[in-house]
Amino acid sequence: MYTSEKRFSNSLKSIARDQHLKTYLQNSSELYPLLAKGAKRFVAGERREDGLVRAKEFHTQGHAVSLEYIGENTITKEECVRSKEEFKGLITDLGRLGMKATVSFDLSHIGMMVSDDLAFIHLEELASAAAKNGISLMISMEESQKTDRILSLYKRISKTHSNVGITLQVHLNRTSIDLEDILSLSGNIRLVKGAYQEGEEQYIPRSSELNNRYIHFVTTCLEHDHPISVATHDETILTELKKKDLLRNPRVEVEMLDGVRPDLLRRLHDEDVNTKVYVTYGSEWYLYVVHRIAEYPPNIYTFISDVIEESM
Ligand SMILES: Cc1cc2nc3c(=O)[nH]c(=O)nc-3n(C[C@H](O)[C@H](O)[C@H](O)COP(=O)(O)OP(=O)(O)OC[C@H]3O[C@@H](n4cnc5c(N)ncnc54)[C@H](O)[C@@H]3O)c2cc1C
Repeated sequence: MYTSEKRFSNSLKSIARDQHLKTYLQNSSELYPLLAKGAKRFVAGERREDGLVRAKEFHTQGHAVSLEYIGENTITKEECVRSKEEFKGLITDLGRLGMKATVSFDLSHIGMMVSDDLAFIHLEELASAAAKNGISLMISMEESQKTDRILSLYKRISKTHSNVGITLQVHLNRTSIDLEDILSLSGNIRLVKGAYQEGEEQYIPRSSELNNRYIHFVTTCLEHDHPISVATHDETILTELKKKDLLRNPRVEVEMLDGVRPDLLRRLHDEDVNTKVYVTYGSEWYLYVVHRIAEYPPNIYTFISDVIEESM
């Protein structure tokens, strides 16, 4: 990324956290529908049905699917219960449709902002419902202030449910220790570079050092025969893993976000790599979409064009 793009990216990540701006945009009857048009490239729609339709499309094309009802930092118990119920409905629908999908979520969406106990009760309920329907769950990783609590809840649920996996952010310095710590647990490990802005001393920025670390973590997981989701769009990493003949390992799936590098995912699928698409739906898409633009600033051009063209 150029310096100007890095500045733009960091500013976007900062404003993504601005609750006043978010509330203002979401309550604006003029701006919200306009921005929603630009969000469509990354988000299937606002309703569960939109997510399921999109998921079925990818399923038919031979990709596995992760689905997320977008949201995070839910602060009242009632809202947390509503979110948990939405995920339960999603799990039931996926089971009914016979789709062996993964349901992905932030623990702060289903209770962690109220208490860890509430998050755990909801997590356990979802894990049991998922097990009955042949579905797996994947816990997303949030800002580093929450990492200890998220890992602790993951370890707790792992004692009784092997269908729950965890996301680790390769860019955080602490992750090499966290990875060693959870390798003995059976759940899938999803490796991502990391989307959140962190303090300089806590993380490694995008670089070849970070890419090497990513490859090292993949190798470590496979040495332990651990199932892993290689969640990246970075062609350099994927090419290197291919050269090492690690991509077609049955323990590996390559997972990408819907709307980002579908060409690359299709190519990998044609080369017999297990592929997966991460589909999102819901009205809380603001932070999610801002992150997609921040990690690849040229997306702002596509976003603006989508808004204008759809409005004409
Ligand atoms: C399945 C999945 C789940 C995730 N879950 C989490 C999570 O729980 N917590 C978390 O912090 N982060 C999560 N992320 C986001 C992740 O941390 C990265 O921010 C994101 O994947 C971009 O990093 P990258 O590995 O693709 O590499 P980058 O170095 O960011 O990008 C490499 C190249 O990929 C392409 N690219 C990357 N992003 C985009 C984009 N938005 N649009 C167009 N091209 C792009 C560009 O060509 C870019 O040069 C997840 C990502 C995926 C794929």
